[in-house]
Amino acid sequence: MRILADENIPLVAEFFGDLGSIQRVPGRSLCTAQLQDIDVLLVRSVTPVNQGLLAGTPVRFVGTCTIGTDHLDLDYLQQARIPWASAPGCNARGVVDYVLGSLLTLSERTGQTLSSRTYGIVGAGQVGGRLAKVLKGLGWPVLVCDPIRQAQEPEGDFVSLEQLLADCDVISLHTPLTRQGDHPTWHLFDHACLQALRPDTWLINASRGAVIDNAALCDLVQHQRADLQVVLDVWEHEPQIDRDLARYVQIATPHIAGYSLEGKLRGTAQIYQAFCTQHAIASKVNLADLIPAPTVRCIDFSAQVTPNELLSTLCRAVYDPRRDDADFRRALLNVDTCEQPAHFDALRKHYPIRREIDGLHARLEQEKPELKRVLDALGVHLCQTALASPNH
Ligand SMILES: NC(=O)c1ccc[n+]([C@@H]2O[C@H](COP(=O)([O-])OP(=O)(O)OC[C@H]3O[C@@H](n4cnc5c(N)ncnc54)[C@H](O)[C@@H]3O)[C@@H](O)[C@H]2O)c1
Ligand SMILES: O=C(O)[C@H](O)[C@H](O)COP(=O)(O)O
Repeated sequence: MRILADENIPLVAEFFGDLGSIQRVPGRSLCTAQLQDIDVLLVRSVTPVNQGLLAGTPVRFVGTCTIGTDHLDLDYLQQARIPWASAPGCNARGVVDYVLGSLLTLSERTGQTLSSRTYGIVGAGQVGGRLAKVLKGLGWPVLVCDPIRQAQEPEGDFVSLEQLLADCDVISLHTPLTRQGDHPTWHLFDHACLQALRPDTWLINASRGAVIDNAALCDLVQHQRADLQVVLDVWEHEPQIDRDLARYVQIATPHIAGYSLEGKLRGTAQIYQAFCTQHAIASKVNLADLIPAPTVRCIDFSAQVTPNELLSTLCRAVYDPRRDDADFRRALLNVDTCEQPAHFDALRKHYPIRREIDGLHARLEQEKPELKRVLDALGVHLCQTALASPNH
């Protein structure tokens, strides 16, 4: 079996090495000529997989080590009877950590307390669903808009987009990018929708760039709505970015929200499992044997710690978007437009190792219900023994 894989997919040799020969190539420039003798194609989100790429090639399995599938022409794959797989949920926790880190940053910069805001989540799947659970666990008001799930679960607690826009002052987008169907998301946040945002809204997009009309957003934040605080991890025409928009955005990052180490490795593992299932092969490689032991720290907290301080310390210990924002601005805002795509991709290729919050442990000098609530909401383990109080 001949396997061609994007060079940025980790652990390909470890998972697929026994199944065939492996070639690694840059995913962005992958072309038909490279697929002439390839059976299995493994990609990330930067490779459009469609008839133009695959027609006339022997490819008979496509795996994308990502959650998103908008780069795959699924109709074509079905019509050409080419089995495919994606990696649902693989990096969802990383995106939740990204949103939490961004919220803390905006709170610090604006002086707005997080508990005083109402949160709106658009798209309640693997990412949005987990985010909603964390935010509700922290005791904060959360509204969820997901018309597709709403139709499937009429008893569920969902609101319309109009209500979400009217009631929420933090909005986080977690839909796939779709252009067809009853609820397409391409430019879901268009000029009219953006105009309807409440004063001082925080708008976060870590889904796909084109879910927001970037030109409309740029126009709005430059000319009318300086009150908005915007966090963008994804850009409508990435790897080309709109520099004017980036300058008005409070946190700008190069599509790395889901780039936790665990998220990337899970992506490969899930595609390997899907491939084995599809080919009736017993899977022999386990992610648990390959994933590095977490560099997890146990953080000690004094009896005086407040829930907000606990939350802030734990979230910052996992992920601080200010570093990625600074790297983004340094690398992208002062270079020639034609050089931007290469710099954008380089930031992603050389992304530093980031571990997920699941690995964090906390030790409290004194167990209090309001502190336990924060730990439970974040999924941080409390070390079994509370610290001995210095007075005992
Ligand atoms: N920035 C990153 O690094 C990163 C990482 C992971 C995923 N993503 C993106 O985030 C998206 C969501 O990820 P997920 O794992 O939660 O996907 P998911 O498929 O589990 O959930 C998506 C949810 O969006 C809902 N939805 C679809 N159309 C909608 C609409 N018009 N309005 C409201 N809700 C709608 C669906 O019903 C579903 O519940 C992915 O498709 C991917 O494009 C980005
Ligand atoms: O959909 C996803 O899983 C993410 O957007 C993905 O992690 C993006 O990273 P890429 O595939 O572009 O490396």
